Amino acid sequence: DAPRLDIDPFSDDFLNMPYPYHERMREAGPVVWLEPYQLWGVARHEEVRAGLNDWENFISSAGVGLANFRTEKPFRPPSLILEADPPQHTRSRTVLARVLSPKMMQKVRADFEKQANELIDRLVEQGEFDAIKDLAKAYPLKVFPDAVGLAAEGRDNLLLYGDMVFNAFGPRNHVFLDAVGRYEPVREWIMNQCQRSELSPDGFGDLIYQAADAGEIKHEEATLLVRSLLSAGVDTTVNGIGNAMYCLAQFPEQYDKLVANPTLARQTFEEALRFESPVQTFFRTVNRPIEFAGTPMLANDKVIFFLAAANRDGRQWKNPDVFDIERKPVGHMAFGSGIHGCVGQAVARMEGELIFTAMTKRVKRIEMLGEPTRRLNNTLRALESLPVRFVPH
Ligand code: HEM
Ligand SMILES: CC(C)Cc1ccc(C(=O)O)cc1
Repeated sequence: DAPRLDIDPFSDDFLNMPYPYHERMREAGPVVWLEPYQLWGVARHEEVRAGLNDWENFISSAGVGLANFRTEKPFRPPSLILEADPPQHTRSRTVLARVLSPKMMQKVRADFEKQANELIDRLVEQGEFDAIKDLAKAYPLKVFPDAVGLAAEGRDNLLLYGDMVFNAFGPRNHVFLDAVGRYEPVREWIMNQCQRSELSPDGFGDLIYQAADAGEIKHEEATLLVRSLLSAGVDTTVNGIGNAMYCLAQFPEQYDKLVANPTLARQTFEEALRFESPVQTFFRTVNRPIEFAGTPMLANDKVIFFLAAANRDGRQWKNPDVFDIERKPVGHMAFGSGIHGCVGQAVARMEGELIFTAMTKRVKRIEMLGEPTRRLNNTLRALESLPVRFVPH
């Protein structure tokens, strides 16, 4: 039945440059069998969307990484939303969807905008800087923990934690082992930050505890849901913004279009999410014997969905390998799809929109001062550094 490929999606070669492998998998068929890890791979847009929308056959409670929680110990207590199925998932999702709703975004938009303008002003002053360290990390690490209600100290720990969380979805390869050494000291710090006493009143974190006060969830569940915010809310947007900067620096004619029409800022961020997806992959576990896209699958089989491959599938997109900010990338898979589709997308989109709007008003051109360096991660497409210069208007 499905074509068998000798592709390791967690090799350094794949993580450094996934696109030729994506093409091979898409061309081989709607479902492929990946020999090195003995799992199903789905790389075409239509089947990625169909699989993610089918939460009853492709479940999350056995883990959304390589590990099957039914047979092996998770590296941390499972998430009550990401690694849960209905009905547990539904209660968690209802609470987080309210806390992260577009309506709630209006309440924090002015703060996010002020921080974006001040950061870009400083970077224009500075002239030359590292777009990852000084921009892509700096902005989310300021605005999101502020909105959650975290103390100001120690926030760099959120980057160490995120790197760990996203590596842990993959195999115990060198990428994971390098990260796990850095993670030990922050594990305790993260859980302390999720305690209600550490969270400022009426921030996103405290609002989750208020849902527990109202009896929607238990108080110990609130603690884990705050952990979800800290797990998913930083390293994702850091790389969303970082990868978008890389796209705009590589294709200056696209940046010129954005300067000519700043209302394209939101769409530019969206196209960058399609073209260079921060979250490249994640998994589901087959719940019962099924046939998917003509392929028989057994209960407990693991399926890896290649979001980034779906986002460059020529069956879905014209000129998929072109970064075009005038494209409306509706239906991209960067935020997933279905009941687990990103519950934080309003936050992510607002951060992207505000940063690139602030930039276009002050910056005439972004010049790359050297080649970027990559941070290998089992799930994230991430840059370590990107030296640039802002040329002001
Ligand atoms: C560019 C930034 C982001 C990207 C690319 C992204 C991507 C994703 C994807 C692909 C999923 C689906 C996971 C699955 O189906 O198993 C997801 C789920 C989730 N995201 Fe995001 N995300 C981003 C930002 C955020 C932010 C800022 C937050 C928090 C404020 C957040 C919180 C979550 C949570 C809690 C889930 C689990 C939802 C569920 O399982 O129902 N994400 N995200
Ligand atoms: C792309 C997703 C896998 C990001 C993510 C990570 C962690 C959590 C959690 O609930 O801890 C939720 C979402």
